[in-house]
Amino acid sequence: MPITGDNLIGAGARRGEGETFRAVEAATGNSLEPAFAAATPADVDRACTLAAEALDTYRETAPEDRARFLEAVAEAILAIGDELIVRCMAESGLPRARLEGERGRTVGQLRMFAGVVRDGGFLEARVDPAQPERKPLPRPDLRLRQIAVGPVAVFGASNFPLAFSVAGGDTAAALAAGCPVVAKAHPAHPGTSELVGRAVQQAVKQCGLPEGVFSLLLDAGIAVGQALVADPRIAAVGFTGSRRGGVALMQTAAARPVPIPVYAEMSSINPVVLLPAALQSRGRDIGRAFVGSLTLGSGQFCTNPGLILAVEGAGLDGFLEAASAALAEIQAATMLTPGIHKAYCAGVAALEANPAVTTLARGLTGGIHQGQAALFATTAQAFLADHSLAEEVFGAASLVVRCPDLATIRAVLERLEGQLTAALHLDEADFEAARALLPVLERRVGRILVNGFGTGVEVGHAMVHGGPYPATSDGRTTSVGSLAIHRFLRPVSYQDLPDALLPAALRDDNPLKLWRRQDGTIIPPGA
Ligand SMILES: NC(=O)C1=CN([C@@H]2O[C@H](COP(=O)(O)OP(=O)(O)OC[C@H]3O[C@@H](n4cnc5c(N)ncnc54)[C@H](OP(=O)(O)O)[C@@H]3O)[C@@H](O)[C@H]2O)C=CC1
Ligand SMILES: O=C(O)CCC(=O)C(=O)O
Repeated sequence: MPITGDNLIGAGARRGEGETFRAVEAATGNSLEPAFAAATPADVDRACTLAAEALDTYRETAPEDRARFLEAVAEAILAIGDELIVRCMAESGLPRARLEGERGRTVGQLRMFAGVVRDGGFLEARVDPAQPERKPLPRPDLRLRQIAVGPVAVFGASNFPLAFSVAGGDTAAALAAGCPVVAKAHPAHPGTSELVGRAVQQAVKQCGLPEGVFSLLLDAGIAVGQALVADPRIAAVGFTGSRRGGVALMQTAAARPVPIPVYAEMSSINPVVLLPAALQSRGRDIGRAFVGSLTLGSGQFCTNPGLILAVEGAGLDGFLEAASAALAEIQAATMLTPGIHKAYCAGVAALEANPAVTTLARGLTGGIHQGQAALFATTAQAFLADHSLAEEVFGAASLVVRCPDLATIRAVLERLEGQLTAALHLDEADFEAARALLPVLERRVGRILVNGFGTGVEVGHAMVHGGPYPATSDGRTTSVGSLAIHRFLRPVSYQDLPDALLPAALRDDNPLKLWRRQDGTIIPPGA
């Protein structure tokens, strides 16, 4: 499939008349062909107009048709073949095996949402039948279902160019909910974005859907993204990236005459608590496993273990020795963009220059755009006194906080901002200590895990990839897993509508064969 550098607006491909830019080969910094041309305000307007026109038809597609469309997107992505992987490797610097795995996750995600749509449970159909004889007042017939919120703007993430990008989790959840999507390509992987965008476009056509169900806009700066979030037709936003970018979009969305929700996944340092018995019995093993998680993908995971909390002692010494030795052997790896590499180097330099911080180990040095892993340590007292030590350094850097006792670990956790994940390393003898920390962790994070690390999010029904601010802009939701569909839905009640006017999900004969909540009790179809 040739990459043209065009914006994909509805069924068409339109050369933008904005600034031109080229993708950058992550490993070398060299420009890649072709030139991409940024969308204009007229292009944003056209994409949003088409999305708004598509909404009422698309959101009422039969579940089977919508599920088949999601599966067709997955098939079309796979059909691009190796060209997608090769282009994505060049643009992101990520290795083949990682990107092949990420492509699998992307199509798996689309197929999972096809299953969610077929199941119909997301509609949350409820029926409270009329009670005309009720005293003192008769009860009306009330029925409820969830409907699509409207067109959704999706911002692709730089660090997951497939699974969190043009046809990633946000797009899959929004399309599953019945929302048209206008995606903004990340300028770090515009060629990958176009290839995937064309696959979605092709699936829209193949399934006979309105063309406005999907558009893809290009920009090397922020104008297109800002215009998109400000456009009155856009009803919600999905974003993964920096805190600065996420907050800017939240402000734009909140300042609109009609404010809309922004679901932004932003910064997280993902505390890892090493409890005493586990440290004592297997601190060295945990140290080696920690370095594996820390340096995965050059540390460019929002779930990266950036903060280690442990009580001082021989167990912690063993952990640090093993972790430092393992980290010192880690090859430097190409980072996603020169800008992300520069930000990583600045974050590491700030830690190195902090008098309260000790450098425990550095990985091997590398080429110009390669991140060199780093492990630092500080005391709980210094950590609590200096807020900058709790800021995310995006890349393979982590900070160990030496604590005098478990109460201090708790105090540090209480002071942290919202996080995506927290991990506890524990043995049975640590259960009591863990039990005391769980309420704090539940208040601070979206996912609590034991004897593991948060990198590598499972796509499933019980996953929460979210957390209190600033991990995300709205901790009540998730960006991974089937629950994500609820971000793009809104409940509507229908009071005393004749059966013929009700949506299929709520009709007396239950043609969609849904499990429905009747007078508060969940009833299977046909009961
Ligand atoms: N926690 C996490 O999961 C991640 C964190 N990051 C952090 O973000 C830093 C930069 O990485 P990057 O991927 O470029 O993330 P950014 O947040 O800078 O950009 C993400 C997307 O949002 C757009 N954007 C950013 N700011 C605005 C704005 N004010 N208005 C409208 N659109 C905006 C960008 O457009 P454009 O690029 O065209 O300006 C891009 O498409 C990293 O160094 C890291 O610290 C990055 C990836 C993931
Ligand atoms: O760890 C993962 O699999 C996902 C991480 C993530 O969401 C991110 O880095 O943006």
